[in-house]
Amino acid sequence: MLADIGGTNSRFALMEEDGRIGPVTYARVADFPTVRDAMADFLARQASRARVGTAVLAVAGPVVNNRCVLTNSPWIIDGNELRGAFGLDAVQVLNDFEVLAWALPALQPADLFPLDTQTGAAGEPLLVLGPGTGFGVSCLVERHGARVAVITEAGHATLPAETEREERVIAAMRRRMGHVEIELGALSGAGLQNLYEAVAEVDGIKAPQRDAAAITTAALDGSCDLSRTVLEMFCAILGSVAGNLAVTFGARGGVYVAGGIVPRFPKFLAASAFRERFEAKGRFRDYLHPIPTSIIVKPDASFAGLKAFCDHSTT
Ligand SMILES: Nc1ncnc2c1ncn2[C@@H]1O[C@H](COP(=O)(O)OP(=O)(O)OP(=O)(O)O)[C@@H](O)[C@H]1O
Repeated sequence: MLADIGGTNSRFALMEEDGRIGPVTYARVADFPTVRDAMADFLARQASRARVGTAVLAVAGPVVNNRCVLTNSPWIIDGNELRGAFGLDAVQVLNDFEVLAWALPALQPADLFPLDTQTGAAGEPLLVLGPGTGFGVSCLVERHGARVAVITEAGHATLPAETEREERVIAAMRRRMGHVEIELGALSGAGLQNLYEAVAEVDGIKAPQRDAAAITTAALDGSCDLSRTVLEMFCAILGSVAGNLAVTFGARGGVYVAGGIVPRFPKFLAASAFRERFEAKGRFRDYLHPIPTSIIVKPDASFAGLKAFCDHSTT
């Protein structure tokens, strides 16, 4: 059994012995008190009488000793407890972006929405980052015959400001929340909402309350100038953060934007300041310029990563 468990959405599927992955079943995290309930519900619905031997779960949070307290949900994923509860041979708990990084080499052009015409240096690190309920980051590195996906909590690093206006917006957030991290300050569903409220405060606008979905909808249909300004700032900040992470990891192979939010507005991101801000690293512009950036538009790309990880672990 394979699963991808985020703060809002969870997805389950079975993988056959021959590597074929069955249909993905979706469950809202809020609809089940525990992961055990969601997993039991999924398994009970399977027509296949084949015994499930092992489970590999990609989860949105830091994994310690095969266990994860999800960052943005009350679920606790404990691999050993689930193994006992379902009588499985093994349960492995992995970070969700670590798993997405494993999917990167197998992605095809149809799985991607390119944001430029660059091609990337062969054999160099591949970076994946993505705003969803949280902000995940991982980098797939191949060196001396070994392949590893670096596990990070980069979403909780400090949100950078690139302009005086962003400095004022971040200062407004800092007064409310103290440390302003990348995730809650901008690059997640909750972050987009916080950004909207902070820009309204800085601009002295009495704005209606909107969640992330309402902000992007109002930005895209042109019904709210503030939402549009905020979504433009979100894209610009995403570019700066992606550029920061690209130089941090030396990700000359390519940078991939994942998560549930950005695939909802690929053309808006392409037309935004994203790419200019990605490259705007002063004397390191020439280093960033050849690095390709794209959006992963393949639904449930994490399952390709889970499969790649399983294939790698059994070779
Ligand atoms: N139309 C929309 N525009 C922008 N954000 C949206 C939209 N619809 C939903 N969201 C936000 O997307 C987030 C869910 O993203 P995603 O589907 O990647 O969830 P997830 O896998 O549970 O997240 P994570 O893995 O980061 O915990 C929520 O914060 C929600 O507010």
